[in-house]
Amino acid sequence: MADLTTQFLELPLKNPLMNASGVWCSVASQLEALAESAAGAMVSKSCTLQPRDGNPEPRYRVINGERTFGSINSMGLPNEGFAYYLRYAQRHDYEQKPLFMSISGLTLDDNLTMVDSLKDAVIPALLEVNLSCPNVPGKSQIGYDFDAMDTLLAEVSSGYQRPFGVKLPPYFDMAHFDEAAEILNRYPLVAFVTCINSIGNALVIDIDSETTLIKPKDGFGGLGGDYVLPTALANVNAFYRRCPEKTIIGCGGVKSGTEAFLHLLAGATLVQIGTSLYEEGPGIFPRVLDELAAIMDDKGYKTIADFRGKLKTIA
Ligand SMILES: O=C1NC(=O)NC(C(=O)O)N1
Repeated sequence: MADLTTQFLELPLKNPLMNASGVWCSVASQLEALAESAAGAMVSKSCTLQPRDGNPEPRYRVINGERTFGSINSMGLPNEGFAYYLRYAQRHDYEQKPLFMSISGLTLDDNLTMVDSLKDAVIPALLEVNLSCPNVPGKSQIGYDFDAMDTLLAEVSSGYQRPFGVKLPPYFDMAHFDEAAEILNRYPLVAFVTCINSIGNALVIDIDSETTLIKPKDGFGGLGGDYVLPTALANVNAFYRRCPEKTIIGCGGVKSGTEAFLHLLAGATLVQIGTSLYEEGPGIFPRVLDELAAIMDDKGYKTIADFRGKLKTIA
């Protein structure tokens, strides 16, 4: 039987699966359900310094044809505010599983204020700085502004003085992979990179009503699910190749053991589940783990180390 245990920054984990930030992690009851679930780790909703209502509804929709192809969302960072998630992080049982805390400050100062408070809290929560929310009207994604990303990483590194990670938007150009990786590699405290956030500003239209599916931003929102898997795998592998000192967390298009296996093969150490977790709930974790173990058994892999990052290319 395949061994699904793994490590993340020397932390032992029961398995490589976790939620994607924003899904099943906005309030304490959801966080407690994740803590009790079969997930190997978990992350809280990207928070802002103050609580936010987020964008008007409808702001999340699955995209269905003869089956569900994915999701579109423009939540707009609805969250209970940093202090709420810090309080949860202070009572989390870290022996049960690692907890990541995601922050997405509306300004550099807000990010630095949250980073300082998290540092002063002296808890083993892992910091994931979200550089890629596409849904706050009027705010562009820091991950697409390389100067702003450089400045933020410099400021967080000097303020936090401990290993942390970043949640990146998808990139679609080799020069952008190169430039983003070159910036990340200047910051040794950036210990992990989570690829990808949703593919921003897609537009899904209902043909019967001739109307957008979601309300905010004239229907423009972040795409998740099957649609984003090839882009997610490309970003995982691009940063795996370019940032050998850093750990990659894969996110995007995971709905079964197959996609989890592909993310690991492409170089991910952990694998996050978003859209499918939103639709299926935390019961997805044991299902995907069983499917992953079956694939490993079929292929004769005993541990994740036997195949992780060993994607073959055609000579
Ligand atoms: O970073 C984010 N990515 C998304 O796709 N949606 C959420 C949000 O809108 O809050 N944030």
